[in-house]
Amino acid sequence: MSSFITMQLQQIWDKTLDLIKENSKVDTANFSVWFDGSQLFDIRDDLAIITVPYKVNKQIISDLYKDLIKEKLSIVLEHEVECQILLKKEVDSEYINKDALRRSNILFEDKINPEYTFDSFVVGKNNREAHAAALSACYYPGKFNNPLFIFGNSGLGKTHLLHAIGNYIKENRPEDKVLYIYSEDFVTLLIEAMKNKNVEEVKEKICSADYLLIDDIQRLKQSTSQELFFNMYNKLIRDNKQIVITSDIHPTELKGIENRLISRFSSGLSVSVGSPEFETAKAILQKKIEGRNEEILIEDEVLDYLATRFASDVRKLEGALNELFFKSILYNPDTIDLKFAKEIFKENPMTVTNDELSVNKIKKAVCDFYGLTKTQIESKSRTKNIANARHIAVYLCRKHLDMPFAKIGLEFGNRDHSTIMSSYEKMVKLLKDKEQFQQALQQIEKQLGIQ
Ligand SMILES: Nc1ncnc2c1ncn2[C@@H]1O[C@H](COP(=O)(O)OP(=O)(O)OP(=O)(O)O)[C@@H](O)[C@H]1O
Repeated sequence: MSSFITMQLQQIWDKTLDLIKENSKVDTANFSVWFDGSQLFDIRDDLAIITVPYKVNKQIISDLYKDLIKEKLSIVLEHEVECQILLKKEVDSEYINKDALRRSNILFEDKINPEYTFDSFVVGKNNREAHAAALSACYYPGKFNNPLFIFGNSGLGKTHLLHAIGNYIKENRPEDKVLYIYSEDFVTLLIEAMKNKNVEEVKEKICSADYLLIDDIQRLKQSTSQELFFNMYNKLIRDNKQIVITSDIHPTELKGIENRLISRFSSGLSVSVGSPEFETAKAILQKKIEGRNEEILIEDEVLDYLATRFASDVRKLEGALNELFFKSILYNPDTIDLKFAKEIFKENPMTVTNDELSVNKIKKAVCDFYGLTKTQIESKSRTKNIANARHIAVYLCRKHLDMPFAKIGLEFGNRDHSTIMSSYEKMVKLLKDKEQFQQALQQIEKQLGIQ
């Protein structure tokens, strides 16, 4: 950006800040805290980009002052503009990576989030395999594990890993073309291409990618898109280009996706991500705090509290941390201690989903019936009594909660989906052949209030 333009932007921003300060609703002490170091970075297509130094400024300005900025900036510019508040490092990284971006960007708009890297990803028991497989896709593209299929429940880091691959390639092999695309955007893109009669051109662009990173493939429902995707997929694999796909379920359980695609997805490597156990959840919190670069003290037992309470979904874990920081800015305690945290979350129900609640109920009813503990039915034990109890619990989860096998697997000691599928099939057979299991099932269902 030329210095002339920078100067103009500075003048526009100074005028805007003066107008904001004149607003009677703005408290001058707060004003300098939140606006110090802010800049009008750029104005593109009626979108003003304002940069701030810290996450906390970004959050407060976005929540409390964005409309006011928009109003005053529009007055200064004498035309209506929208505005976006970004961290300085967010735009810097965009500009630093400009060259690499230009190359990979030839395809489509770059949507790789610079914050989702391998460095910012915490590895634990729940995601070790997926992390290793993602790295291997970076080191040996198209050689092994093609496609790499990462599956697991929502909010557990699949997208993060996909972006981490993209960021790794952009940094280490900027000459490689990376295409990250969300499945629904892919469908829209192809529909647009059909309308504009440039399908061939779009196909050619996609097929020129060295890495195709497709997020949430379960959303690729549209059949014409599947046909086109099938052709491109085959070409990319033939050319040894790396494909990485994420989904909320194992490929064999995808619904509404053609069998020939499913069978191709299963031909590479499928790895799951599960919920983090306590230590990993705590390490994730620590990593997120590090990334915030703020000086608010948070006591260790608060992290224990959050890690115990919100670990089933990392997105919720992160949301809880953000809420805590946000409230601490509003209420200004000396440190964030357990009392403060409990007060903040007292209105929130425990973040166990209905599914988990029901899974827990099923586990409890089965354990009560067989006189076992929850740890025993989740264990790897093959003792007949324990294995039968596990089969029946798996069967009930499938029958009454309609849960995918992979998801049930995560609830029963992180077993893979094929083990759970055979457990389910075993129970179906036992129920057909043996009366004792029919009776056990009836009683457990009665206990659960299912008639
Ligand atoms: N192991 C981890 N280390 C650090 N951050 C993590 C980890 N796992 C998840 N996260 C964070 O949790 C949030 C949700 O993760 P992400 O978007 O990757 O989930 P997802 O599995 O793709 O969910 P969905 O299926 O809903 O798209 C992100 O902010 C991500 O950075």
